Amino acid sequence: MCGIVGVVSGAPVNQLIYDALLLLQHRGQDAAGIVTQLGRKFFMHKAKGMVRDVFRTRNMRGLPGNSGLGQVRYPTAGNAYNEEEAQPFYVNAPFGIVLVHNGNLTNAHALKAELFSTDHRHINTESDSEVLLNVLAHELERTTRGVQLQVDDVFNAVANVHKRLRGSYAVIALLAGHGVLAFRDPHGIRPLSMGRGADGTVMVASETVTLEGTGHQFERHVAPGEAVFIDLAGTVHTRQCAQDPKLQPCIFEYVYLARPDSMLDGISVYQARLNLGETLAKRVISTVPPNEIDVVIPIPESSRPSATQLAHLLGLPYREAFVKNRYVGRTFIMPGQAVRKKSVRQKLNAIASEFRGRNVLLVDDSIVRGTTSREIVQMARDAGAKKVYLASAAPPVRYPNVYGIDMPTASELVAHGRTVEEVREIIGCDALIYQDVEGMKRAVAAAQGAGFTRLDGFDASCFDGVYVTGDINPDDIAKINEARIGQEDPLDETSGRLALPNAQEA
Ligand SMILES: O=P(O)(O)OC[C@H]1O[C@H](OP(=O)(O)OP(=O)(O)O)[C@H](O)[C@@H]1O
Ligand SMILES: NC(=O)CC[C@H](N)C(=O)O
Ligand SMILES: [Mg+2]
Repeated sequence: MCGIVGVVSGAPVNQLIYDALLLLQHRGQDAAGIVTQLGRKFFMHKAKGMVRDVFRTRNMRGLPGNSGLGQVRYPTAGNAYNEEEAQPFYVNAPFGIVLVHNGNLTNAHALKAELFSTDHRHINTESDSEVLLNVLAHELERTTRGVQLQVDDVFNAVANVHKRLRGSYAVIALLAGHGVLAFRDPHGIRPLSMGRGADGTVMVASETVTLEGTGHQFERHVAPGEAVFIDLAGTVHTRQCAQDPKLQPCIFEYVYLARPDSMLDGISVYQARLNLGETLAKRVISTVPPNEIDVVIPIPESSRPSATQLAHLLGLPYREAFVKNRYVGRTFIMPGQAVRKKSVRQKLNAIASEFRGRNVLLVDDSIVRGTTSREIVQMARDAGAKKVYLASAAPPVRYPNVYGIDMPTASELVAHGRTVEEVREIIGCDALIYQDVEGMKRAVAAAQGAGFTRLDGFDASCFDGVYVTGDINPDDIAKINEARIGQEDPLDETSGRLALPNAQEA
């Protein structure tokens, strides 16, 4: 998952896109980029790092114009340390296109070969998003009939793009001199919503928090398979471009990825997390009698809503006994296991008095590699806890994710091929309680609210091994894994310097 935003306005958009990217920072910490358009000319600045580090005043001054787009990147193809894989990507023909992408193509490998041999296009990075841009460019070239681009040409091109791409993609592209195009894969795996400002500015963004936080009124979610074209006058054109669209959004967005104050496809992330806490509470009762638990402690940040609800239902005190260093980013989306492991200790510290002599129930939203839980259980013991129980608001993560979450290999997942008891032993807690898959799906689906129109199910592949695009085989997973090259930064490994994504270059 990455964060993407696109804007058409009657006023300069550089600051607006910057502000939007700050509100999407939790979706990607490794690189950030903005493109604006003045006349037919694009202005781009992109680099590795967090939004605040990438954009200095001088960079902002170099981004004029009333339309543009931006992205924060969490790599799932290629490598976090490659500056040239930062987005947006650019091609000069037809018209001039820049593109940002959230998701992951599962047939990038085959498409790359096809682009070279059939379409005679050159791909210069390992990023699947560059492949996607070139497929779109090729299809736009084919569908544009006259000298001038028509809206129908754009939609016909997207319909062809859907036929060629596999995997997940929420996309925003800027077509030079024409407008902003946004579309979503036919399963709607990654989120995309749109809204409007009082001045007529139209914004498309990964999460509704971005719209709200920049003063835009949420209008609706982009439907799976749908394309939206906003011309430079701000008129919105839409068309369903997929043949059999189904809404099966990634359930991990609700569990961990998205901000709790966002609505994704009309489902409240916050309410989903409360509901997950509620169903988890029932499972806790059947494993550990509540009178054997003295206190419920969340593992900040993402587990808080689930943990509060769970504590409330069990009638137990809720204590924020792990303090989070707010200057350390999210651990899970950092590239490389060594960096992740080190940053758990840098990020969280225990208040010993809340642990000493007590039986504690720690609650996390999910256990993926087990990096956080192993450290945190040990920290609770070091702080003097008598018994340490651990509950996860999500079921065991047992299968690789191929749709834009960086866990392409089964072997790195602590629960892959292991029983709950075996995982408990590895993590070192006295009891381990997991959510079950059906309970999770019901809890999230029950959080429907404003903007909800339909739901055909969820992509819960990392929990149940069912891939909604239906075409994932071990060979694809191996290729996606190969594409995810060089995750560890050797410099950080040997130097031992603080390897936070926003660490300044020496
Ligand atoms: O089992 P693991 O591989 O450690 O992954 C799971 C952990 O990673 C995430 O936290 P993260 O620190 O990324 O973000 P948060 O502050 O939003 O909870 C998630 O909330 C879990 O705590
Ligand atoms: N997480 C994502 O959405 C990643 C986008 C794209 N696959 C990349 O690696 O840059
Ligand atoms: Mg966490």
